[in-house]
Amino acid sequence: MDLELTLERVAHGGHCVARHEGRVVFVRHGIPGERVIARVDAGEDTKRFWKASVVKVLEASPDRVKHIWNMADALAAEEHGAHPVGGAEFGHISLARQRSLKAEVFREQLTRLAQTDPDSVGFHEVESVPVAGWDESESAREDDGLAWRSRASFSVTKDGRLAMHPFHSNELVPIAEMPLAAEAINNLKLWETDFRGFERIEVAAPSTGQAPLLVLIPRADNRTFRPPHGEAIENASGVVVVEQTRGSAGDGRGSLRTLAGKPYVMEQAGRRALRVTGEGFWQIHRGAPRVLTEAMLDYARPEAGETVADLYAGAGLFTAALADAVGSRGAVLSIEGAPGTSADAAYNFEADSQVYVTRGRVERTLAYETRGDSLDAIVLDPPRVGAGKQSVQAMAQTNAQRIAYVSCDPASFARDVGYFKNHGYELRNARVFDLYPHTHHMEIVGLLAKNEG
Ligand SMILES: C[S@@+](CC[C@H](N)C(=O)[O-])C[C@H]1O[C@@H](n2cnc3c(N)ncnc32)[C@H](O)[C@@H]1O
Repeated sequence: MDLELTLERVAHGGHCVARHEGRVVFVRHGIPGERVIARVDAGEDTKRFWKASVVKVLEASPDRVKHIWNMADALAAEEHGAHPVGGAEFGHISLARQRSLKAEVFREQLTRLAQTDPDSVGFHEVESVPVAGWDESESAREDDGLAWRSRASFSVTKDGRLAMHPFHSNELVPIAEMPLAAEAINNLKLWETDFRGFERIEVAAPSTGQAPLLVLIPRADNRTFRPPHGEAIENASGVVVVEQTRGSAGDGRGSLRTLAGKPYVMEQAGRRALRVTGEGFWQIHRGAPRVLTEAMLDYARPEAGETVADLYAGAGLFTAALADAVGSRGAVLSIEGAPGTSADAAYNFEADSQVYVTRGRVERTLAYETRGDSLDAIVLDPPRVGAGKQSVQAMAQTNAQRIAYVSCDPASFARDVGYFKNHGYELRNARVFDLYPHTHHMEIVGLLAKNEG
């Protein structure tokens, strides 16, 4: 069903809110203020709200621009009777407006879910981040929102072609470029390789300039794949296959079989190089490690000799900076849940006597490891779902004076700020970074501190 709609404000998730006969319709691929024809996904009468996608623009916003990627352009796809691929759903909006829309979403979530005034925490705007590694000598590319992804994930069609999914769809669309991915990823020309027998291909292009690592996830119904070959395979620094042992493939519990080269990449964290194996987590935007570490240090203010914790620590990006700041007289408790990534963290800090790396879920492990002792500061960087009530309670029980909260979701961040409030903490400062240009996502760094008195 196609509807003629006027798009109102932007909502969490990047959709614009519109109304049709009293029902709310969440519309993607639009811009607030536009008049559009939108196609409703399902449109059942029983649903309180519908979801729809713009197929024609009747009155365009002055912020509408030519989409950065034809394959992800909803209007171009409609002309060809196809569906746009996901992953660049803001690509039709000028970068400045993308950032102001993200700022609106952050403001709304913080006000509604945390009863906190964004102005009172010094929030003004969503900040752009240069696409560059840690090295001062590397000049950043122009601010066009492209080539920032140091990590990319692709699906594979039954006949072995590199592909992506349209938004919320099982369909697969073969692709031959990914403009948001770093040049090193596009230069591999993965679309020329026959990946028959595989379900997913993950690529990691490390900031150290080393060639990318390929992580191949076989199809569940095909354990007898033939190793792929060709230029992309030869040019990768390593090729590994995730062999499922338990759980689902790719949840960090599968074992890795190395087909070529090394099963890990080395990533830069300040003066250190950290090992990240297979699908292990690393910040996606090329400029993220540096900008987030600096913002985190500014809020957590770790001092020599202090005892601090890095929660949801990954391979140890923030653990590295904290270890250097507290020095050999201090202590860093580094907690990470995924077995492979935690093993990387253990390896990365083997020589740092002040760092204690432990594997476990923060919800239980933090209370167990601190056993009622206090901490000076905490850094947390949970996945999109946020920390949740139990982890916030465990953090509050450490009596930490300063908590630097790094988050990739404004809703779970604001919800957790509410939980922290119940334990006497207040959000003092917040910055929001545009670490995912041309998508609706954003990255937040907040400072929570104990209320005095
Ligand atoms: C957003 S990443 C942050 C990693 C790290 N701070 C960095 O910047 O590289 C979140 C990490 O939390 C881990 N994780 C997810 N849920 C967890 C939990 N309940 N307890 C501990 N770690 C968890 C994931 O495996 C992932 O490595």
